[in-house]
Amino acid sequence: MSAFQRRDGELFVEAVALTAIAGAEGTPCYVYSRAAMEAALDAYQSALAGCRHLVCYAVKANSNLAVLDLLARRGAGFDIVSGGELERVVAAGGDPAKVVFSGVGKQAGEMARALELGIRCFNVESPAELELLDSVARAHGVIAPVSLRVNPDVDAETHPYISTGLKENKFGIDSDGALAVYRRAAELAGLRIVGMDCHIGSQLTSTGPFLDAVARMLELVDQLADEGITLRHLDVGGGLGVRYRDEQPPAIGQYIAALRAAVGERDLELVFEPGRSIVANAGVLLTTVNYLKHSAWHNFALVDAAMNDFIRPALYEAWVDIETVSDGAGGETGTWDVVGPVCETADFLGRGRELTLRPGSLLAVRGAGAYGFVMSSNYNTRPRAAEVLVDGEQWHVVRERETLDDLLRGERRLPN
Ligand SMILES: Cc1ncc(COP(=O)(O)O)c(C=O)c1O
Ligand SMILES: N[C@@H](CCCC[NH3+])C(=O)O
Repeated sequence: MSAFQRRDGELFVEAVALTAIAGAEGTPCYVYSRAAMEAALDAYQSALAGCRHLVCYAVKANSNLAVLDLLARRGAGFDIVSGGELERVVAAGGDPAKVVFSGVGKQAGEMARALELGIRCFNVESPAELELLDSVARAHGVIAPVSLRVNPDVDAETHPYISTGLKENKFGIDSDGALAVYRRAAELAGLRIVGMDCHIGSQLTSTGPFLDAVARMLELVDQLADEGITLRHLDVGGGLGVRYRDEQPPAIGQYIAALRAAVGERDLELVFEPGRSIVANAGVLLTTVNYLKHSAWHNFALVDAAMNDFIRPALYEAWVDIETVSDGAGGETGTWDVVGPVCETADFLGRGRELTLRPGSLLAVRGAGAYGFVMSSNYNTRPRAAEVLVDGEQWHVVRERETLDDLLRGERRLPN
């Protein structure tokens, strides 16, 4: 059952009315459901029961400390892409031994800190990175656990900006050259080969591309075994899509079952790096209508959230559902472009939406739990929104709304 339900015409998250949160905290405000996040993680864990596995939540999707904390308490590991994300995991009480470090541009200092904390492995994305990691590890007198991220040249059939597994993408090591890089890794004294990794993109809505990528990885795993290089784990990345509108992605259990079947009886621990499928539909962005405006062509609802708060519609023309929080609050029924106050024509949350609105209407932008707050900015000197986590009948402000003082901190005028 969804954590978001309507009762007597009011939208609730778990047992809390969204109007109560908006009334107390103001808008724009992100609101997340603890139960929804936990249920999604549990779906991964239970579908993986009976095989060695680790679910490493992709921190980039929603990195709030409270979110990381609740997932860590339920056994999640973490996929990180920066030293900053590593410090977040530590601050949230996550176990570094369950952290995998992805990303094409890791820096020596980030590697050193990850080695110091004893992370589980580095997903190395280029031969140059491999050499740097070896030298950093040797300089610190430790051995770095290594997995190579292979690029299998598979079309993820998603938006081109979030497709990562094609040859022309910057990610991973061309699978045709991967064996040579493994051989090189085996020669380097500062490295220990532990696995193979792949992540072909985000918001995938069918299992086919995942299965193609895994097939390519398994070919390489078998070739490595023939050369005496055995791997402990296979990391198939993240990328499972969610339903924002009419997409029909496989359920988490179906997706896992398909991948487990593809891996078969091989003695490999399975690692996953899901982000969106854990948090996207566990969150909404609350926003208030400030003005209604009519032009010859369009009806505009000017709301207090903007592209700086939630950039997915502007950046990917992503469609997210927008609904009024209170039914029957009255207003003008029509087709509205829901737009923010930022000075860009791309500043919209949704276009052509059938809604009944009046100034003051409270709206919920659904599917905002992933790649929402984390991608927000201070463009137009707008403080970033508050974040609230609902837990049953209780709710907690897990990030305060920024103030203008926060925005000006660290800036200074020219000296005389
Ligand atoms: C390396 C890596 N792993 C995992 C993820 C999480 O992807 P998703 O949120 O689509 O599950 C991403 C983002 O696409 C990523 O770049
Ligand atoms: N930011 C993207 C997902 C990117 C995934 C990063 N590897 C989105 O909002 O859909």
